[in-house]
Amino acid sequence: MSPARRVAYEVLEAVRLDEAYANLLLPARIRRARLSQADAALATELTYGTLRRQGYYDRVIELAADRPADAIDPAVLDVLRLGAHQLLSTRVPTHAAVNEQVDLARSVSPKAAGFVNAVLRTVSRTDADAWRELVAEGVSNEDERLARLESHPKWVVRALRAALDREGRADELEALLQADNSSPRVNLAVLPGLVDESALLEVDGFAPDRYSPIGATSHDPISVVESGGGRIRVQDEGSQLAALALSRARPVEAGERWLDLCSGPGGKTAVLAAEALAGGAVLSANEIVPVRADLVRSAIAGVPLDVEVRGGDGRDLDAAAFGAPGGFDRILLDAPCTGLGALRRRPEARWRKRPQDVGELTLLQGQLLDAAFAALAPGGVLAYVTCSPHTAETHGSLGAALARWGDEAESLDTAAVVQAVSRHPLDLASGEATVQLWPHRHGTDAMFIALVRRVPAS
Ligand SMILES: C[S@@+](CC[C@H](N)C(=O)[O-])C[C@H]1O[C@@H](n2cnc3c(N)ncnc32)[C@H](O)[C@@H]1O
Repeated sequence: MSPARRVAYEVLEAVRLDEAYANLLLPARIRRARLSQADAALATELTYGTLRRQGYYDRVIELAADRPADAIDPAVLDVLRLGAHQLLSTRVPTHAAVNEQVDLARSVSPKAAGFVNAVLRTVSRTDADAWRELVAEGVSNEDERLARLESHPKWVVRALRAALDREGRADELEALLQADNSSPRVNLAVLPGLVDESALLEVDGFAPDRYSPIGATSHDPISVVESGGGRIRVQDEGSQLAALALSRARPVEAGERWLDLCSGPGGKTAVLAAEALAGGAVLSANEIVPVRADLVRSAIAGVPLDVEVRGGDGRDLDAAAFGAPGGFDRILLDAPCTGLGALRRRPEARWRKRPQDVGELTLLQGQLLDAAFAALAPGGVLAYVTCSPHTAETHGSLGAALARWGDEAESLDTAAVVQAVSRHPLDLASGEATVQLWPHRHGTDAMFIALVRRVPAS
């Protein structure tokens, strides 16, 4: 059996049994198996593609096996899902896909080899377009059709429709779901003021991003990052814009106090650190999970700025403990959220999230918003950011907080700030002061960004 398929299967198994994150585990498994570059690419395609389209393949398998997916041994089901992906979404020849998966079945569950062979042969006898028609048969509405065909849980489809509908763009739902099923390009952040950008532009295949003024892509991102001394980092363009929205919301005055309240693993902290260094601000960071606080420390290692990273629950934020008794001038609250805006990157996430997570997270978001707002100095600015477009987590959490804060808070025109930061105009929802980015429209994660100012008492 090919080592790439073995690695892909092992990652699927760890996702199923140990709640592993494929994007973290796969690179380690590829290294351990010493896969060639070509095999590593195949293992990545098989793992990510199978996990993203798992709901769709399960329906195909149910039809081909004539039994519900949950009546199939979970290990055998993973073998079948990998096979269905190769047969329906890759150019792997049919005989290779079937034979390899039957070999895999023999090692995983020898008794099931005949069953795997029969099911995959049935899958292979119908072409991909005809399978789409079969999978869509019997749906009762458009959301269910899209959920089945684009392989998303129904509640996620409904939430994404509602978020697009708010912008009058519900007709983009299919494009968004398709974008969730694609692999994002590797995007780089060149920390501002710390790298000779003119030299980088000479590097073959290095190109500035369309929107983020510190963003870029490269034909060889790994080498660029390795040669960057911690000052060139992999980061989504939307995340860059979110951090810059806060640091560039208005000119920086030397000595300003900044805080990144929920900072792990530190991608945005690194951008803020570079910006703080350039403007003469003092940056602190907080993160509740100790290993993630360590990741923040590593993320900012390339920036020659002393940043205090503390571990603590952001809901108990005490500005004085950070040496800022007068409060912070800028706070980033990149809140814990469902992550429904980053489904491209976390292929298993859509199947793991539950609708009830939204209620728990909005409660936490509200508490963190209150703690952050209370820790702002008069006139200070808060950036509320989520990598979810779910309206309960975006406008819902923010709107409830604004209602609680009343006259003490002033919503800033975040859209104008982000447009001013961006290299090119962004196609944003008209009439909104907040910013919602989209994978299908901007090529970024679906980041939500809102700036709020604490009005000084008169
Ligand atoms: C969306 S992530 C932040 C991503 C980060 N800003 C970056 O760009 O790399 C949210 C973080 O909040 C942390 N977190 C969750 N609950 C928290 C709490 N009550 N207080 C502080 N941090 C919390 C999570 O551990 C997670 O690391």
